[in-house]
Amino acid sequence: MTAHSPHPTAPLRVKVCGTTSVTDAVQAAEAGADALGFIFAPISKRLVSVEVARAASLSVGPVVARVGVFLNQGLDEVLRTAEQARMSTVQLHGDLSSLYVTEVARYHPVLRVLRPADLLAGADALDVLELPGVTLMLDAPEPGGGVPLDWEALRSVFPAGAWLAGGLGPQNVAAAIRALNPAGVDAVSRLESSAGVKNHELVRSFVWAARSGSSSDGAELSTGTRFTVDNFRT
Ligand SMILES: O=C(O)c1ccccc1NCC(=O)[C@H](O)[C@H](O)COP(=O)(O)O
Repeated sequence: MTAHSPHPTAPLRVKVCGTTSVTDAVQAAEAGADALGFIFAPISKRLVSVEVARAASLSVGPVVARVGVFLNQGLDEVLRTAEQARMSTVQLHGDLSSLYVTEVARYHPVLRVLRPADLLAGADALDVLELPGVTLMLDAPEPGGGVPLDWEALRSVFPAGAWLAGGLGPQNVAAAIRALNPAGVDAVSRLESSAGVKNHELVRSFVWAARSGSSSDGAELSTGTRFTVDNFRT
């Protein structure tokens, strides 16, 4: 479904979203996160300023991806904010035209967030996934809501190379990976002590559980092929 040809042995990518401080950014990077999300959608409880996001972005070294998260915001605002905050990737939520996504993808790798209903209905929004540099992230209808998707219902339609979000945390991420074999996983609500404030222990546990395929229930991750796309700029 994506234009990329994922390498079968590429490792799972782990994104920790809703970063609101330099401390949380550095801690998540040290815990082994591949990508940090910075939410610039004004409705979010995890809204971060450009200044803090920029300082955090510059503090995590040359490899960790910094993902600017936007919801139905103007194109100029998205591109300007991503540039000023030194984001390496842009994550797009909302009802957006193909033209809009195409335009953002001219400047940044894009995580295009869609809902299960879009996937199951074969919505027009899926067209942009053919563009180079655009990767699907499947998420719950309410982003940042902490509600898991019905993984079993998605098994037959979840595309190779797609990322998974929605209510993931240390307890359930291994089971989600077993069910759908995503290229990347992303979480926020279940990694916080309060909205916008990371619980560092939960962040460490989440990264560990995703990488090891184990959770506190002792379940093991199967060693089957995992597909991914690796289109982050640093
Ligand atoms: O988290 C938010 O507050 C948010 C608000 C508006 C747009 C996007 C938002 N979050 C985007 C993310 O990438 C979250 O990590 C993703 O939706 C999963 O959230 P959760 O179910 O809480 O783990």
